[in-house]
Order: sequence, then structure tokens, then C-alpha cells
Amino acid sequence: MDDEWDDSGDVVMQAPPVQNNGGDDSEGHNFTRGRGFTSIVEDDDDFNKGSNGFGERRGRGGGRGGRGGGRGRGGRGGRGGGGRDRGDYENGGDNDYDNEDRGDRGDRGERGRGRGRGRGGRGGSRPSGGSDDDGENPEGADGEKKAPVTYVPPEPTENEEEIFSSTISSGINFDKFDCIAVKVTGENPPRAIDSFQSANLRKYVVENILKSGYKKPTPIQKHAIPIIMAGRDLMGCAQTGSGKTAAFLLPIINTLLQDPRDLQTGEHGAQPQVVIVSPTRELTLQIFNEARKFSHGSVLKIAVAYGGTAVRHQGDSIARGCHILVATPGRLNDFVDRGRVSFESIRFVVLDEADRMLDMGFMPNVEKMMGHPTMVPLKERQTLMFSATFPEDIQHLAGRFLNNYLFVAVGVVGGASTDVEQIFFQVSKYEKQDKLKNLVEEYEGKRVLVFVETKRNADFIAARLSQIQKMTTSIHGDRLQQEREEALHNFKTGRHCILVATAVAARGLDIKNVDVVVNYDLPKSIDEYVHRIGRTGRVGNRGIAVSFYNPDTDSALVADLAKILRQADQTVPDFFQGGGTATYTGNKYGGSDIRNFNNATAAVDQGQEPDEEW
Ligand SMILES: Nc1ncnc2c1ncn2[C@@H]1O[C@H](COP(=O)(O)OP(=O)(O)OP(=O)(O)O)[C@@H](O)[C@H]1O
Repeated sequence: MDDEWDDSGDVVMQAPPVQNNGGDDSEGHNFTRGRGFTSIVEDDDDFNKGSNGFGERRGRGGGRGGRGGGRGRGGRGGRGGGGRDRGDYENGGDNDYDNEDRGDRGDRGERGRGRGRGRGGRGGSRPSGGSDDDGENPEGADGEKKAPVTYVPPEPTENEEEIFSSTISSGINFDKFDCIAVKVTGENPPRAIDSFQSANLRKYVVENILKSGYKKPTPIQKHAIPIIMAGRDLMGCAQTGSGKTAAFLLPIINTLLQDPRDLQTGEHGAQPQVVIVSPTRELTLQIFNEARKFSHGSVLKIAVAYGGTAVRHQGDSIARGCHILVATPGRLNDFVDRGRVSFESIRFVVLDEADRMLDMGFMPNVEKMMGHPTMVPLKERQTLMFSATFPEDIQHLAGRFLNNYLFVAVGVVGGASTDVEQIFFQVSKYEKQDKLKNLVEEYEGKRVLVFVETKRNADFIAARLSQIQKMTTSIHGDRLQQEREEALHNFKTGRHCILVATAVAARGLDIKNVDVVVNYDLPKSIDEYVHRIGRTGRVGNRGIAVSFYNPDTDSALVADLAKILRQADQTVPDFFQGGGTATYTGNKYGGSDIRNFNNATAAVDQGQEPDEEW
């Protein structure tokens, strides 16, 4: 089999010519080399074709592919409205929801599912529902053979200081986490822990926790750690930036060390003991690094698999054996199809951003993994799901992959972090650019993450900000993986203090010092909004989220936004009054266990009872 896995296809973008800051190619909206990124010979050929002035773009194919005029998210009872036409953007472009992050996001869900109404170019949707661009797809939609991806990401660091430096230091509101009500439902939940020391964790694990600077567990960790160590399945919901990753990694790593089993390789390839899937490549890489951090110094082998990178490199690393495999679903399934990975030895399956993973975009991949002939039966493995948002209909879908699970809800499921100040401006689409310019000037010196709806607009806005000498980069699904990683790296290190992103960066990314999130375009669903603004205000730090509300396009979200604001004790702007009807009623946010266990109140911790209305 060849290794021509590629997500790159014809790139569709055009931005106005811009000058990079100071005329220096390595500055402004540009990527830098020299961080050990392996350059891509084949792809570099394309880089400067049709340059948009950033000096880093690949050429455009002919036309732009399929517009996402699609339906909303099927099973979600009309939430979010899916695929609503937002009209043209300032750059005069067509909408391209379906092209938005081809696959990492599985955006056929909330964003509307592209039906391939495109005029050539990439055509519409990718072949299989929700398959991401992470897997093997040697042929483009038009049957053309695509160039192989040869990007080999930098080797993960072995430097201990760097390994442990990724953590965001907890902020002044960290202790307030303890006041948030926690509801645990399901049969016989074990007692929550009060401290890491009392959790019966192994020496390595406790040492790594301390090296990470964690002094005490967050509420989700207090509950999830003993539940997972007791061998139970879990659906865990807690606000953005509240430590869900460690909540599953610590007990998993502990179990692997406590009860070690030899690594197996069989006729179906490597047999990881843990598989963790998440919807985006960058989040997958982040979880991989977190797993390396918490297992540092131990015998455990951690591997990663995600698209946009050379297959052979990842395949070789997996073939050497891994206890924990962190992967995007498409690339994972391709490894499985190729007989390089199988699930006979699985002890834990984790779905991070579980509601997204079970959305119709990714569901086929998840079903394929869970139903694979080599997959260990439900009752002989532990299945864990985590997210800050967990709508009821998705909980229903999740149930069939879980065995007698416990449900932990920290605070209002689907609620925004109260550490994020939410500010709204009513602006027409024509005013947005000026408003953004004013904002970045107001927040000069701060790190600002700007969300836009389309990939094309991400480049356009990044180019405009670069023109006014703001150090800006962008991340979206049409960028090469190398560019995506470099953009994120430059933003994290402060080289570029503005990152313009599509929803590919909305979930899970844990970036230090993001002071301000700007919703240049509001998302279509309230869940997406909650995840986006959750890129700031993490682990007890304060953050600011500024959203441009355009009544022409965003009125459907008003009632839900007003609820989110009220729940977070924040002022609802006057221009929201009387607008729209909440699409969420009752417990639509998934604020409680859909199974209606009677022990709900008995298990309530300290703090207030979560608002049942949600
Ligand atoms: N007990 C703790 N003490 C201090 N810091 C912690 C603790 N647990 C986690 N953190 C840090 O908090 C930050 C956020 O954690 P994490 O990314 O796991 O949040 P999350 O709940 O998964 O957020 P999201 O919903 O956005 O994915 C990370 O930098 C992590 O290292």
C-alpha cells in the first residue's frame, strides 16, 4: 500500500495583496521556519502559486467547491439552525461552510452539510459522512490523484522543563471552582477525592502532577479520578478550562502503571491499550503532549496519529508499540483499515469533545471504531466521554457506547465559564472590519484570538491586520498542517499576538495568555459559542470575549445567548431584548443525566444546585 494520504487538495482562497510587516517575510502573517519543522518539498512547490501576499499560500484550484447550503444538525431538534446562509463576507466571497475545516470538525453537523454545489475546485463534501481529512484519501473528489503528504512534525521534546511548561497557571478564581455544584448520577458512585495525595495514585503520577504545578484537583478531577479508578464508565461534563484532560489521563495512566500488561502486536497490527480520539488535529497533538507529561519517566509509550502528516512516520512509531494512542478518528480508522492498528487489547476508549465526536459529522467514524470486529466488548473495557457541552440528544446517542455509566455534571452543563466577561457589539457586516481594527488597537499588547466563519475570511482578516502592522497569523482547515502547527506555535509563543481562526480552534485548545476572544462572526450554535469563548478565562484566570452581533444574521442565537449571559450573571445587552425564541428549553443543554436517576440530589456536592432549567 502506498502512503499517499493527503488532505491537501486544491486550495481555495484568495486574499487581497498585503504587505507583511516591515517587508520581512518571516514576520507578520507568515510562518517561520527553524523550529525543527521538516519542510515539505512537494507541497512547497505549490506554496507560492497564487500567493495572497502572505508568501505562504498554495495556489488556488479552479473554482471553489461545494457550498454548504446544507441542513442543520439532524438529531438536534432544530438547534442552531445549521447551514443558515450568512451572506457574503467583506471579501465578496461565497459561503463555504462545507469547506470549513474539511473534516477535522465534522462540520456537517452544526454548520450544515455541504451538498457539493461547487463550481469545480474541490467540489462539495468529502466522500464519507463526517470522515475527516485525517485519513487516507488518495484521490480527490474529482478522482484526481493527490500528492502525498510528506510533512513530518517535529519530534516531541524530551526536555523536562519544556514538557511541563505547557500548563496554564491557575488564576485567582481557581478556588471558586470549589463552590460550583457537582451532580453525580448513576449507580453506586465512589466518593470524590479531596486531594491528589488522597487519590491512591502511584508515585510517578503524583510527581508529574506536582511538576505540572497542580496543587489540588478541580471538581471534575475530584470526581472523575475515583470513578475511573473504580473501573466505571463515565460521561463527564464540566466547563471549559477546568481540567477535564487530566481528569481522564491521570487515572488511565495510573491504571496502566498499577496493573501493567505487555504490549501486544498481532496480525492486525499494533494493539494500543488506550485509544483517545478528539475532533481536531491540534487538540489531538495537545492531548498527546499532556499524556506524555503525566506519564513522564514511566515505561508507558504514547503515540499520536492525525492527518496532514506523513503516514509512514506515525505508522512506524505506532508499530513500535504504544500503550496510549491519541488520534483523530479519520487517521485512526485508516490505520485500522490498513491493518496497522487493532483494538484487541483495549482497556480504555476516550472520546474527548464527546458531543462533537457523536455529532453526525464524526459518528460514522466512531461507530466504525466501536463496532470494529477487534474491539473489546463494552463490558470488558472502560469508555469515557468528556465535554463542556453535552446536549440531551447526543447523550442518547452516547448511551449505547457506555456500560452502566456514571454521569458527572459540574455546574451547568453547556454553560459558559463565569470567568469570561462577555461583551457584545451590534454591528452590521460592513462595520465589522473597522470595529475589529479598533478592538485590536484597544487591546494592543494582548493576545487576541479572532473567530471567523469561513476559511477564506480567516485569511482575509489576517491579511488586513497584517497590513496595519499587527502581528497576525491564521489557522483553518485549508492550511497545510505544517502551517497550522506553526501558526499555533507562533501564537503560543507570542511571536504573533493575533490568531484568526475558524471553528477548528474552537474546542479544547489550551493556550496560555489568551486575553481576548473575538467573535468577528458569531457561530451558529450556542455550544460552539461556549467552546470558543472558553479559549480564554481558563483554570480560574479571567478573560474577555467580545462578539459582533449582526442582527441580519445572528438573531436566531439571541435567546440562547441571553440565557448563557444570565446563567453567567452577566448583563444582557438591550439589543437582545425581545429577539428570538430560545431554541433550548427545559434541559436541552443537557444539564442533567437523561436517565433520570433518583440519586441525583443525594450526590450533590457542596455549592448550589445547578439550574435545572438548562
Ligand atoms: N488541578 C489543576 N490545577 C492547576 N491547573 C490545572 C489543573 N488541572 C488542569 N489544569 C490546567 O488547566 C488548563 C485547562 O485544562 P484542560 O485543557 O484539561 O481543560 P478542559 O476542561 O479540557 O477545557 P476544554 O473544555 O476547553 O477542553 C491546562 O493548562 C491544565 O494544565
